[in-house]
Amino acid sequence: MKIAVAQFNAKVGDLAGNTDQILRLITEARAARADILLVPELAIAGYPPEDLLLRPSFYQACNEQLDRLLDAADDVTLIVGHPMQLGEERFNAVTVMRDGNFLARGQKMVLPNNEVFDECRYFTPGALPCIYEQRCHDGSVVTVGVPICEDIWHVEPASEAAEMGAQILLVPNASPFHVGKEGVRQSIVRQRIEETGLPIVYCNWVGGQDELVFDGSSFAMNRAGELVARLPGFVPATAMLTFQDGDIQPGEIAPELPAEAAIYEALKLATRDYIVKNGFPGVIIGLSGGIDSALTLAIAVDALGADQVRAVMMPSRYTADISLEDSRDMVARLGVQYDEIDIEPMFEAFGTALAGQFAGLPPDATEENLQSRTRGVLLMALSNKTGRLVLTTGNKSEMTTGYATLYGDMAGGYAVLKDIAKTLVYRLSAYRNTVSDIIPDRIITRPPSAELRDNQVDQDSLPPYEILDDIMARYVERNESMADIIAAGHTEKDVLRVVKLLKVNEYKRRQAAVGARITPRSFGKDWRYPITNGFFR
Ligand SMILES: Nc1ncnc2c1ncn2[C@@H]1O[C@H](COP(=O)(O)OP(=O)(O)OC[C@H]2O[C@@H]([n+]3cccc(C(=O)O)c3)[C@H](O)[C@@H]2O)[C@@H](O)[C@H]1O
Ligand SMILES: Nc1ncnc2c1ncn2[C@@H]1O[C@H](COP(=O)(O)OP(=O)(O)OP(=O)(O)O)[C@@H](O)[C@H]1O
Ligand SMILES: NC(=O)CC[C@H](N)C(=O)O
Repeated sequence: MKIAVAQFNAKVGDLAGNTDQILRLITEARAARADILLVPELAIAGYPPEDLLLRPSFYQACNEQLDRLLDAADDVTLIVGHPMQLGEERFNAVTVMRDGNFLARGQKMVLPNNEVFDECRYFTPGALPCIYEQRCHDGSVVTVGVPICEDIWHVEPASEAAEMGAQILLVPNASPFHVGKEGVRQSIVRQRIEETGLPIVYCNWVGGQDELVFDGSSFAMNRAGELVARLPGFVPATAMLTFQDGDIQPGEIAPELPAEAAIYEALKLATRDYIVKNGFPGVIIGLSGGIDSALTLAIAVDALGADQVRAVMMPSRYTADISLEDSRDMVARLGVQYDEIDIEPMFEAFGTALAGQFAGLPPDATEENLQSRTRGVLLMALSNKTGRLVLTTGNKSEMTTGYATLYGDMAGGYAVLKDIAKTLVYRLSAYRNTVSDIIPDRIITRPPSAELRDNQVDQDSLPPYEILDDIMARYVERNESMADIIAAGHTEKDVLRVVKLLKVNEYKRRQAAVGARITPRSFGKDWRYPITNGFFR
């Protein structure tokens, strides 16, 4: 039995476009004499369709595409996922079809409702796993089980499929990336193999969908739990696997990327897909001579090409000469369009306009924010005029502590580094320079500064980033309490400060642009804290 496993890049809600892609994959699979084409979870709809799933017309439109596929799947069995409505109930379903016939249908039995998933909001769980008999070109007949994604994270669906006679499990998935996720998936699948003795093929999405990034990295494990095939991460790809003598035969194993390279690829893919799938002609970045905007620029150019990226340096009286020099140096290395717009006249005009109201009051963050907001106004004007989207540059450490100006540097459409702690910003910049030297060294080595007043450095306002980031990771990503974090060796002063800043800045995160998720807990769908909140521990 030959199985074509296709990780492709869909667009949520583009039902006809996604089906066109599946039709192309059917043609390729048929030409390669595959018996089966396996595509990811909810392949017609894309994942996650969110509240589109509450619209009855969405199901009708998915059914229309299912009919197109039914007409096309000759001489190859298509296993395709789609949402399905039966009376008042909705299911996350899979249909098996060939030569104009529906061979089988199944419904996801275990609905994920944690992290970024909320399938219980939409679906009713299915009662039994999908099983069918595959008649192959070589005359063999194989009983195939089709659990759907979360199903294989639990014992029952796979065990029940085995009890019902399945000889192999083919699993459509929509499993978003975070650092370390691939190892988790493989160990879960290995556990199911140990329990059932069945080989498993795991087919995952590739592509960016708002804050989620799907890495692909589809794979197969044999009955011994050995990895026998792996598709590459972050690119669409198809593998042809052979099931023979009761097991999956060894195929190609694409190498896994080291952590920094994988995160960099995830950010590139997420950024590119957000811009391209939403139809923007390019992006605009405020370039400051600091490391966040430098890394954002590097990712944007790698994702979209230099001709789609425009950088704008907007100096003020506090901008150091080296900030201008390094910005000019970096854009020259990359070949992107670059402009300088002096914000001093606008900043002065605001000062004059507010002079009466501010008389007798000392300068404070107000004046800092006015600079940041002036830049935001200019970037948004350029966005309106050119149609290009503004990329924001704030990182996770800043998002944790509210170290950013609302309607200032937070103004923009996509936050590339939103889930990247500052210490990781440095590691990713160093990694990118090992590929080719595009970020000037001084940008990496100078102390970080917002340059919103004289001689300002971030560490005037925040604990050192090594400390801040560790406290953030423990509290945000691992749910540790303040007491746990102090017991782990941090000072009470630092812990109180970071957690207090985190708490009082919830309102800022609610108003922030969406951005790629690469950790087990980002400030996106998986962070739903109250703004008005009396809990502090
Ligand atoms: N609970 C709540 N719900 C809704 N709105 C709330 C609120 N609490 C305050 N606000 C509003 O938010 C305002 C305060 O927020 P905001 O105006 O942003 O100002 P704020 O947070 O006071 O200051 C921004 C800080 O970020 C620093 N910064 C700015 C730009 C770039 C960087 C960098 O290095 O990346 C750092 C800057 O130096 C300054 O220390 C209040 O005046 C109020 O209007
Ligand atoms: N002089 C400037 N010209 C253009 N954009 C700027 C300038 N200063 C700040 N910005 C924009 O505002 C963002 C926040 O910048 P700021 O320098 O205040 O903080 P940062 O966190 O140190 O960022 P970076 O490391 O990029 O400097 C920058 O990343 C950049 O997009
Ligand atoms: N779509 C799903 O069912 C995904 C759930 C699963 N726990 C994962 O992250 O891979």
